[in-house]
Amino acid sequence: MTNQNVIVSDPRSGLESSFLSFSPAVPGPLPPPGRFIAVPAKKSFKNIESAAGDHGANRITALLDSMRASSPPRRSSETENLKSWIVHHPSALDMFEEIINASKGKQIIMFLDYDGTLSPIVDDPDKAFMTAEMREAVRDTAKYFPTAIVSGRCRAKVFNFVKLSELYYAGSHGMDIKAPAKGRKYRNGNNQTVLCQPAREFLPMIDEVYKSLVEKTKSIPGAKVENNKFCLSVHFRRVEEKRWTELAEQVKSVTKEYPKLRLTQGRKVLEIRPSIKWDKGKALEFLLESLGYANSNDVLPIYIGDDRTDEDAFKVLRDRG
Ligand SMILES: O=P(O)(O)OC[C@H]1O[C@H](O[C@H]2O[C@H](CO)[C@@H](O)[C@H](O)[C@H]2O)[C@H](O)[C@@H](O)[C@@H]1O
Repeated sequence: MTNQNVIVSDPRSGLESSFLSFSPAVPGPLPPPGRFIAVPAKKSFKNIESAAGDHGANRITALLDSMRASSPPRRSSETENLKSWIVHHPSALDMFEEIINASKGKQIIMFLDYDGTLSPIVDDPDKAFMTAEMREAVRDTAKYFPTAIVSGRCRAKVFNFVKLSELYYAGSHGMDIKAPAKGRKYRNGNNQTVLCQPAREFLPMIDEVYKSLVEKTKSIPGAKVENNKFCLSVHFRRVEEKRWTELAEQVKSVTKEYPKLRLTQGRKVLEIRPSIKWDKGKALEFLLESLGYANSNDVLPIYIGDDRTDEDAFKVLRDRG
């Protein structure tokens, strides 16, 4: 496939691992590394969410701290923390029976993040391919349950990776939602395919900021700006750490001109998006409503994701009980 690095899960950071939000986690035997049930309760990752216009030195420092926090060094003294983390976040695979029991009489709806969940985390965002085996698993899932991919990437790009027309796609962190092109089974009443684009008015602004960021950051080796249509990603995975301050300053120097945009952070990526109240959690709520399950108890939504942005969806599920 590719010969680039595949980044291995590290549950301690909360950023290089995958979580399955399902139900209150019951401490069980230590699971093998992989995906975990996350109880999206008290401890939430610190989110660098600010008006993009706040350009002070404190903000740059906070931003840098957060960039560093997305890649904590491995220390053997952390082994105990890791064990205790795993006890409180047991593997979903160890609770399969509980999941089956909880789903009895309910319509399961699957929500899947893409990067780090369906595909491995790799150095080059353009090469984050999913395996044929994973594609088959998703295809099988969609045969039985309405299934949505909820990604920070633009919808077209994530579709090109997944290539399954029977799914819902919510690209740009949920700001671009489309129903399955194939079949009418799960479409909404109006039979529309593009269901929701709450940030349309921001398109010209996002394009402008994209061009400025490409120009500004071109002097930093490894920096990559990705246009995700309704939002932007500035990748620093391949940037030397000693140049992160410079990169953060460059990003801030552009975004300070756009108070209607905000800055968030994912795995070795700064994300610029419209300051509207819309995120992966809102997308999940929108899709449940479109499918006729807004306030229903007859539904079991399952969301699998690995990143800070997925926590918005975990919170919605927690709040639904
Ligand atoms: O919501 P997601 O589907 O998880 O998308 C979040 C971001 O994923 C991609 O970046 C991440 O994956 C890359 C490929 O493995 C990796 O190189 C990068 O460091 C990660 O942050 C994507 O490129 C971004 O645009 C998405 O926002």
